[in-house]
Amino acid sequence: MDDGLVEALIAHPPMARELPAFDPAAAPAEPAGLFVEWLRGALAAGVPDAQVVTLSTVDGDGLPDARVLVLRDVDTTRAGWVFWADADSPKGRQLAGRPAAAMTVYWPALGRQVRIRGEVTAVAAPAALNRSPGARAASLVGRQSEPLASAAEYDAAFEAALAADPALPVPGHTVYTLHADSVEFWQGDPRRRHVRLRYRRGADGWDRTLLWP
Ligand SMILES: Cc1cc2nc3c(=O)[nH]c(=O)nc-3n(C[C@H](O)[C@H](O)[C@H](O)COP(=O)(O)O)c2cc1C
Repeated sequence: MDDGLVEALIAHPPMARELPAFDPAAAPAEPAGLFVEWLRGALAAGVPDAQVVTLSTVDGDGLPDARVLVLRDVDTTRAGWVFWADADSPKGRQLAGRPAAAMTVYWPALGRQVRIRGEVTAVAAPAALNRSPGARAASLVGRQSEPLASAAEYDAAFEAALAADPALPVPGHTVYTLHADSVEFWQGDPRRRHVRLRYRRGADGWDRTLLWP
């Protein structure tokens, strides 16, 4: 137990500020457009790293795993959430074994959470994918999440990768798309009158349901 932690948390309650209203009756018929509207709202409100999301996967033992990564695009026509990762990383191997995931994002300034679940597809990233030299070098180094003996070992590998021909594709670098079956929008309220709206993919489009908060 950490002395005073409970009191410090109570002194800083979450969502104790004015938050936007969300009228589910005015929500669009499909979720991806609403997600983009909320994401743009978070960017406009100055939420730092508003495109950083949590991706949860399942490992070979059926146990959950999660990490944050950068959301790269949203396909509003087919309700696809796009991210990039190394196929040879733990998450890449987990997605190969069980190609399904949950994505979660919370934008504190707006008190808004979105939860997305569905199947995941993968295609090898083209060499021309728009990336900074540093990001490209970090991917080329590879071995993500393996134990590292020293910082110097990484620095040497990173410098060598920076010198590599940028026209060559990065092995393992992969564009993943999470195809949503379910998307839930959660609007927090400082008085705890939260609003939840869940979209589920049905045979003829999206079903919308209000959920008890
Ligand atoms: C702000 C932030 C952005 C990140 N973006 C990515 C990303 O776009 N792709 C990625 O593979 N890892 C990204 N990471 C690193 C992951 O969180 C994770 O540490 C790494 O991918 C290894 O995960 P794994 O062992 O589950 O495969 C990011 C981390 C942070 C803190």
